[in-house]
Amino acid sequence: MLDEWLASSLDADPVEPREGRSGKVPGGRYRLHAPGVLELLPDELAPEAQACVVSAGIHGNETAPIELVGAWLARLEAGQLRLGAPVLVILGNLEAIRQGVRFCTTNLNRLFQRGLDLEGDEPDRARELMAVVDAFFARHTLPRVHYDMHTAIRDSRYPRFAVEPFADAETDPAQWHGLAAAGMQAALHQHRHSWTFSHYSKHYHAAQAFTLELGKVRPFGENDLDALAGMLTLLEALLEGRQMPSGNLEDVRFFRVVSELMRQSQDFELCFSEQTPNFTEFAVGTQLAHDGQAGDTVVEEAPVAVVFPNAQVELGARAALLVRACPPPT
Ligand SMILES: O=C(O)CCC(=O)N[C@@H](CCC(=O)O)C(=O)O
Ligand SMILES: [Zn+2]
Repeated sequence: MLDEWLASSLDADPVEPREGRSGKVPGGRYRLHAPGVLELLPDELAPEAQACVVSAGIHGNETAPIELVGAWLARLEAGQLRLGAPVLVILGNLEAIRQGVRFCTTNLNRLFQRGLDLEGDEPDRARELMAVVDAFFARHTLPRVHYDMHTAIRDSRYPRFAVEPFADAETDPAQWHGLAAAGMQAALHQHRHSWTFSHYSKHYHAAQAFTLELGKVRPFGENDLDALAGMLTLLEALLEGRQMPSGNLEDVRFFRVVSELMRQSQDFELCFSEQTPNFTEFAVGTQLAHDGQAGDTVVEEAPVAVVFPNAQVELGARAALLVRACPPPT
């Protein structure tokens, strides 16, 4: 049934699985709340149970996390896992997934802000997802966690990395160890509010929340799920309500965002190759961008590395993060 949920949610000619439908899974039951929104409810809470939100497909062409969710749910359905914690599984931008594009009209992952008053399919979906997350965290008074899984457009010096949203809530050190065990090779601390989905859960619900980049954007069927075995193990522990695995922080390089390069005008270009991998470092004095309105961006004071460079973003949106290495959290 869970397999069918994933497939029918993404069907090109969608007959959305009926909301309110429910059924049994090993250790509990499932309930469909909205298209692409499935809740798993355990019969009994395991000792280390947390209220877990796991989302994929917030960008429609980022398929590896969707395949990972499929593998994870298949293991539950086959009885290889037993549900021990409440889990909300979300497939984000269903129409963009069907079309194989990052987004249809506007970037869903910039819309997770209460009071959002934009109109359109992606703003509607953001409001729907904010509401289901609010209701889920209200139903389960447990420690909260949200992993929003993505893949990156570019190659990366660190193909798997975590983005820690900026918010008042402190990140539990156990999370860094868990993410290290899951195979994250780098972690990035955001420096300001970003209105992404993971930021929503951290800012409004004090959840342990991260955007996880799990390799590079590829079409369905072309992803290397073996590289995500550690991530699957972490998701399995969460679903069973077990303690998270614990890895070594020496295996993770930490960075902090120092500034964002914003696209201010049509006349905007990045001054380095489109093929430049994430975390490539640029020396002081290097020109990084030209913008007809904001002028030139040149590296000052100390070298910076570039993450998520994308000159094609909407006007007023982030065209790259500029980051510097920092010590691991203590
Ligand atoms: O590779 C890229 O340029 C984008 C990959 C991606 O979708 N990243 C997320 C990061 C969200 C965050 O900053 O937490 C995004 O841009 O939405
Ligand atoms: Zn993404």
